[in-house]
Amino acid sequence: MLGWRRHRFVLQLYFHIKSGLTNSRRMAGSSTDLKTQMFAVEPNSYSLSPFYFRTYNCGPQAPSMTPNDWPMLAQGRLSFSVCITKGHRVKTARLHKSLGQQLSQQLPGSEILRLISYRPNDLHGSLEKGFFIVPPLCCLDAQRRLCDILGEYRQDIQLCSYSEGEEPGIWQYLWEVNGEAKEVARSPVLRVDGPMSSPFVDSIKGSAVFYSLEDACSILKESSAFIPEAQKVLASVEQHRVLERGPSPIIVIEGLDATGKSTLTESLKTHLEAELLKSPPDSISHWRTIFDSEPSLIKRAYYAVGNYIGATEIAKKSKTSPVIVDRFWHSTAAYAIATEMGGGIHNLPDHHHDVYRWPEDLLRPDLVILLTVCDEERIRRIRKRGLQETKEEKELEANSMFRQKVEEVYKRMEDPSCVIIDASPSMEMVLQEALSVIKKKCDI
Ligand SMILES: Nc1ncnc2c1ncn2[C@@H]1O[C@H](COP(=O)(O)OP(=O)(O)O)[C@@H](O)[C@H]1O
Ligand SMILES: Nc1ccn([C@@H]2O[C@H](COP(=O)(O)OP(=O)(O)O)[C@@H](O)[C@H]2O)c(=O)n1
Repeated sequence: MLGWRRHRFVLQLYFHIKSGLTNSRRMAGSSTDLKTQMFAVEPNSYSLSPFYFRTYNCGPQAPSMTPNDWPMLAQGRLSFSVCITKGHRVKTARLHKSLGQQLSQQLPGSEILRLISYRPNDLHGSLEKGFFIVPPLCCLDAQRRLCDILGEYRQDIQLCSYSEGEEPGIWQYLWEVNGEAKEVARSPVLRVDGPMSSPFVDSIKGSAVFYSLEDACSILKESSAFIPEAQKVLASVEQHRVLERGPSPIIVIEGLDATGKSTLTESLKTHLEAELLKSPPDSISHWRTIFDSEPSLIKRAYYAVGNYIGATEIAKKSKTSPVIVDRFWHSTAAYAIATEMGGGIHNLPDHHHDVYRWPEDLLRPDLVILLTVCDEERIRRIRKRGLQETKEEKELEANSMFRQKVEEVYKRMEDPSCVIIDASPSMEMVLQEALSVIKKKCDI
């Protein structure tokens, strides 16, 4: 137990290390050429920022790092990176998910951190996802255990270890995993400052948030070989031709689980004699559990496409009556961005970043209302309702920071942005407030 606490402390130290300490060494690293392979690791803690490192060729000016720069390697310790090498993106995403699950199950006590490797001049072309693994101090056979797990993935992974070398500095050792691990290359590594534009943000565009129907459909097409339901969802897109919308207002109600969306949408339906629709629509919502268990690439593509399928029905109904929609694009984007971006709120893309924009080809509602309630009240409502929660909703309940991140992303969404309503008062008061906002913003 003591060892584990100490290990966490060392790891925190590693993330917190002040740039002043390493400035002279980092200077050499900050002239990173754009073709260099960079590594970025996301800490598990919400208060910390990602750290970056790269390999370099030895030379007379080569700076040398010590465990003061990488304190997690103090006392002769080892850490590891495993990257899934680039390939068919759906297959790669599924491998990444199953490897992540195996690592957490079979290396108890290890820190399993998210890692990406990329070249700054070609982020999307070179991006590989993986894990940075820090075994506990007491685990002496970590490499052997890791190799046992990696055996079945050996064609698709790149395994590296990090430690102090015989020569000065911290070294990266590249291993070939084939029954047992064989060292095939080594190079010194250097911690560097993070780039201006976070590669984690850039990597979610097109892999967790899709800004066109075509992009999202292409993932489902590629998934069809593994998931028959993906083909059925695509067939549903084809049945739904995009229609011109009608003159009646389209109002979306958003918010975390149990903020009162269903309650409010039902009341609005009655008061406004409106049609009530939801996203994903009924025609594909019975496949949700299948897609929810897939990697985010596939799961988010399913929800994104669901919005487009739903949009056809919304457009059609708006010809004859107001339409109330229970969750739409903002939900799809907010949950995806909050899940994919590690760390706390400070790690989210800045306000006005283009990840918060509405897809050009998706029907735009006239008004989006975001319901908010404090954590305690929301959890009281979940317990009172007692319905089955999705895995993600359970995580939301357990993890207040994640909840805050989702809500913060909702608030940063633009064009249309959300009108926030405090949903803590009684149902009647929330309804009256919503009706007043609708009256002000929509022609009703
Ligand atoms: N304004 C409110 N005050 C108290 N309880 C509410 C209020 N609005 C909804 N509830 C209750 O909270 C629970 C969750 O509401 P629900 O409408 O199902 O939320 P959501 O659709 O956002 O998940 C339900 O049991 C509902 O009766
Ligand atoms: N338009 C939508 C709707 C839901 N979702 C996903 O579905 C989850 C919530 O759906 P839900 O049906 O459990 O929510 P409630 O309507 O129960 O509040 C979110 O966590 C999102 O991941 C989405 O991505 N896009």
